[in-house]
Amino acid sequence: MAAKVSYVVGSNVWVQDPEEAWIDGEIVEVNGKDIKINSTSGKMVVAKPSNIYPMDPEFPPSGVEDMTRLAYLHEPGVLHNLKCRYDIDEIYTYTGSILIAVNPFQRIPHLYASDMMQRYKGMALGELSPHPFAIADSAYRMMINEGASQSILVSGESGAGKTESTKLLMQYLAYMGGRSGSEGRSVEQQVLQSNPVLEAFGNAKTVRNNNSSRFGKFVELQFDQRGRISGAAIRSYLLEKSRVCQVSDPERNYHCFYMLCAAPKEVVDSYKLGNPRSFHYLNQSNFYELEGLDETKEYLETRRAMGVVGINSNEQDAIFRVVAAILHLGNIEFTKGDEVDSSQPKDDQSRFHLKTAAELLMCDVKSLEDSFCKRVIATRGEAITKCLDPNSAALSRDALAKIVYSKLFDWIVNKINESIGQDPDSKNLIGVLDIYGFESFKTNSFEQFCINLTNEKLQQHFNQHVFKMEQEEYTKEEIDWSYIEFVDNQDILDLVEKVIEA
Ligand SMILES: Nc1ncnc2c1ncn2[C@@H]1O[C@H](COP(=O)(O)OP(=O)(O)OP(=O)(O)O)[C@@H](O)[C@H]1O
Repeated sequence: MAAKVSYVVGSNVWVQDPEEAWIDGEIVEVNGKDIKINSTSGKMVVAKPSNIYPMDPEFPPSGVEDMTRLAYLHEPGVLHNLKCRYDIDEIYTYTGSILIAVNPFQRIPHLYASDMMQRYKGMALGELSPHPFAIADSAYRMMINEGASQSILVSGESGAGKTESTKLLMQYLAYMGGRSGSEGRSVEQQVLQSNPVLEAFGNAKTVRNNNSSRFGKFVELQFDQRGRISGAAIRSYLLEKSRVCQVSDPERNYHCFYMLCAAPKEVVDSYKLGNPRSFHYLNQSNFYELEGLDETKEYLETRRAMGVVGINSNEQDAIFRVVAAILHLGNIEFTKGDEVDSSQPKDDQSRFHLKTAAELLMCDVKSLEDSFCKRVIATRGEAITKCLDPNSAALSRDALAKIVYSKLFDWIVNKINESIGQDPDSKNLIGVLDIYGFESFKTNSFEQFCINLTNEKLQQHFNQHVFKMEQEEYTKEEIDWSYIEFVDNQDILDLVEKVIEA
């Protein structure tokens, strides 16, 4: 809770530097509303009281595990605590029952040692160091003890580490709810192996993250009377379709395209593929390889994981046939046709890609060409066919590639769900929500707008539960407390949602 402070000469404080960073120092002079601070780096700063925050003189050098124990809960205090812990490889910190994870961008082996799940089993939150396993354990125990379904919300901006945290949560829940000694395709193994499959088709390299999820995911684990996983359902939201045909430096298209181009030679030959640099949907950006990633191995691993989640070999071939077809579609270029404002494939190369795409999609080549170069307008009683110019034909081609890819993704999610199976008699559920993180680029598309709006909605849900409802409860119970300031984004939501409603 925030404590009342007075600014006196000699006390240590945080002050916001004009460059937006927080610096610490000692108050050396108080002149009305101007406070002079000598920072530890030797810089003299004059600031107003509203920009100055008190520092806890008893703050331990390695920080505190739970930030509710901070003498002053303010932005510089929170950031300083997270930094102190991060410096000693402690990337997890609690704020009450909320776990904050700071992305280390490197493996920290001691955090995920083989005995770690065993250690967290049945331990109350806070007894051991903060960890996603503790959060998952707490949700699991609450479900068992109170007989109530639980949900875990994973939130943060793009690249913050949500997907990695989600995987750890699911790993722990699979450990707790798994059947010991079960082999083959158990529900929990299928749930865990759904991750590499969905990442292959729904993740891509972005400016912020080499493995950015370009879809939202809600995993619902179903448990029986005895607390064992009896079924699961994966729901996906809003796959970013535009990426299929449009990639800008230094990003990449979805991983599956690159891994297929690096598949064993007989596979690549059978789909008439080759170097990713020769495909329009991949070569709009100069990024092809990801550091430390062997695409051939990824291809084989993805196929293995597909097998575990119940996608058989024929279905796997069909999936990759569609992926290959999309690459060929992207290489069909159009030129002016014989009639006014009409179009046709540009040359033999384009005709080759058109024919290959038709073969792979198992459709008639002429019908495929017509679907790009012509538009059928249905009027009452008759259908009028209109020719399209080369630009419009290319747009139709891209539209087809996007819709086919998004249907393929939905099909994969459905197939995984069918294969894992639902338990209609399940007693309780634990849901884990992992959505794409907040993004802000120089130019933001409509998809970024939707992603960010979703994040604002989640932030409001968080505000509701963590601040508004808690504080209302304190007021109702007449508990002596001091109000915690927080940025309420309800206005932003009202603005956007009311406009959408209108
Ligand atoms: N706990 C961790 N330990 C080691 N590396 C991590 C950890 N968390 C994240 N990373 C690294 O950071 C990268 C980005 O993390 P992640 O994909 O989980 O971010 P995200 O928040 O899900 O991003 P997006 O919203 O873009 O999908 C990971 O690919 C991994 O390299």
